[in-house]
Amino acid sequence: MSDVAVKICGLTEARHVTAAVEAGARYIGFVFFPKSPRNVDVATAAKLAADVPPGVAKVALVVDANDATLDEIAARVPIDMWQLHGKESPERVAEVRARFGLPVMKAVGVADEGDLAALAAYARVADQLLVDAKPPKGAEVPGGQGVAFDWRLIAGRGWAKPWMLAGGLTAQNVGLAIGLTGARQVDVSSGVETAPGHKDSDLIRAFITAAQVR
Ligand SMILES: O=C(O)c1ccccc1N[C@@H]1O[C@H](COP(=O)(O)O)[C@@H](O)[C@H]1O
Repeated sequence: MSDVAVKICGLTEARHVTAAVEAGARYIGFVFFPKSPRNVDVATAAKLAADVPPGVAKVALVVDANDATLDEIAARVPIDMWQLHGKESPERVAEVRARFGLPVMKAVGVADEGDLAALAAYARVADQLLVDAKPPKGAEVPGGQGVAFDWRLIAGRGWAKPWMLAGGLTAQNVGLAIGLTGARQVDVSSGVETAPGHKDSDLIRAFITAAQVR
């Protein structure tokens, strides 16, 4: 059993939060982005968060959100971390960190070697990095698309901050992805769904087992 930490993102139902927690997820993600099929309102997220025990981090995923939106989430949902998944600048990352005193994970899309410089830049200001695939051109939702990138691009690389691998991961490929990249943390959304926004408890359990037992 390896100690790879798993984040299950885009949860919208209590039974799936329970399945993820019981299977050993270390992070639970709630998506606050109306265009996503996984969007939750603050009242729903607050209820779901109540089922998450201490020791499992509750992550609020937002996309280029303004202060008013962040203030409302932080006031009503007991979150432990922000996931900034839009085009937030390093300055905005620092601002969000300072405003709430919560750790910030910045998502960076990777498609080729040229995208790696951004990871080093964000590592100076974020608490964690999320190394994700770039969304398809013209996509309205910049993540959760089940798209993977060429993991060989980051093989043997490291950054000054802890990082998580994301993008198109499934129970079938997560072992290979971890083996190639050396990731110690992985994040999944569509790979544990039967259709966009429809999580499946068996798929959640299978993913966590596959990530941890290699
Ligand atoms: O999940 C979403 O709907 C979402 C919306 C907006 C930005 C990011 C989103 N999800 C994140 O995307 C990556 C990869 O997801 P997948 O496993 O390929 O479906 C992951 O970090 C999710 O947290």
